[in-house]
This record gives sequence, structure tokens and C-alpha cells, in this order.
Amino acid sequence: MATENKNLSNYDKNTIPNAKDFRFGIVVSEWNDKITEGLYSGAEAALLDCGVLPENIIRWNVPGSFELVYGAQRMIVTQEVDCVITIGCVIKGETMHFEFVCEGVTQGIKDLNVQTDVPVIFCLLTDNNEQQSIDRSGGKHGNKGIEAAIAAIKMADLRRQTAQ
Ligand SMILES: Nc1c(NC[C@H](O)[C@H](O)[C@H](O)CO)[nH]c(=O)[nH]c1=O
Ligand SMILES: CC(=O)[C@@H](O)COP(=O)(O)O
Repeated sequence: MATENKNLSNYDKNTIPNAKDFRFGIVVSEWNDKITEGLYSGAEAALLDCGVLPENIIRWNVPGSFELVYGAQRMIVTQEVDCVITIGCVIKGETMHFEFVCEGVTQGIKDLNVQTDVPVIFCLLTDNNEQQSIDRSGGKHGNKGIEAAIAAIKMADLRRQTAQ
């Protein structure tokens, strides 16, 4: 199902685990900050709406999306979080740089999910133009930050339920 057929902001609190005791790290890229701030606001609001305590949300900024991987890795190692949300917005330019940044971040975040004990949520917009980013960070398609926050709560709960 493409995003245009699914509003990214929709969630049913009855299907979401109790998040009161969970601690979340959020790493935010400063590139396209008008967009990433909108994604962060959506994620923060959804976490609080689902019962996460404000003091249990740790935010770090990084220069660009490529640095999200290192920021998330350091968040895991130093902050005792139950889940990390990475927030970035990559918009296609004139060159192949877009493809390499997107692939590098995708693979890096996948690696963190398989190599560490903490789930890392992929809230990275990879858009052809700014309008697509606006539409997905609080515009007509909703807010991918909200989607990421709900995924983070569910993954933190899965991690706790499967702890050995
Ligand atoms: N063009 C975009 C970038 N580029 C910067 C890289 O992410 C990285 O910070 C740089 O290559 C130094 O390592 N980053 C975005 O987040 N979005 C873009 O559209
Ligand atoms: C994703 C990028 O780094 C890209 O926006 C940079 O633009 P350009 O490819 O025109 O240098």
C-alpha cells in the first residue's frame, strides 16, 4: 500500500502497549530541518499521548541523515534506552549523492537492528522533491514521525516481552 492510500498519522491507542516505563532516544538530522522538526514534533506528541514520560525522551541532533547511524549507535551505548528513533529527510538533488546517502543510512540502521539489542526505527524521508516531504511530515499524507513513534513503542514492548 503506498503512503497516498494510508494516513501516516492514524493510530488506535487500544492496540498500543503501555509505554509509561519505556525510555526513547530520538536522533534528528539538521538537514532539511523544517521537515525534520515537523517529524520530531509528531513523534514527540505521539509518544507523550501514549503515556511516555517527558523525561524519558532523549533528543540528540546530528548534521545530516548520514550521521544518524553513528548518533543512534552512541545513543544505544550510552543512554540505556528501550528504542531509538532516527529522523531525517533526504531530497533528491542533481547528482547520485541522494542514492548513496539513502542506501548508506538504510543499511546502517538495518545493521544496528541486527547487531545491537535495541530496536532502531527508520523515520527517514527519501523524497523526489520538497513537496513530498511536506506532505509526509504533517501534510496531506499525515506525519511519518507519528508512525515512527507508534512503531517504537511496539518494538520496545516486543524487546521487553522477549527479554531473556
Ligand atoms: N543532501 C542531504 C544530506 N546530505 C548530507 C549528508 O547526510 C551528510 O551529512 C554529509 O554527507 C556529511 O557526512 N543529508 C540529509 O539529511 N538530507 C539531504 O537531502
Ligand atoms: C541527498 C543530497 O546530498 C543531495 O540533496 C545533494 O544535492 P546534489 O545532488 O545536487 O549535490
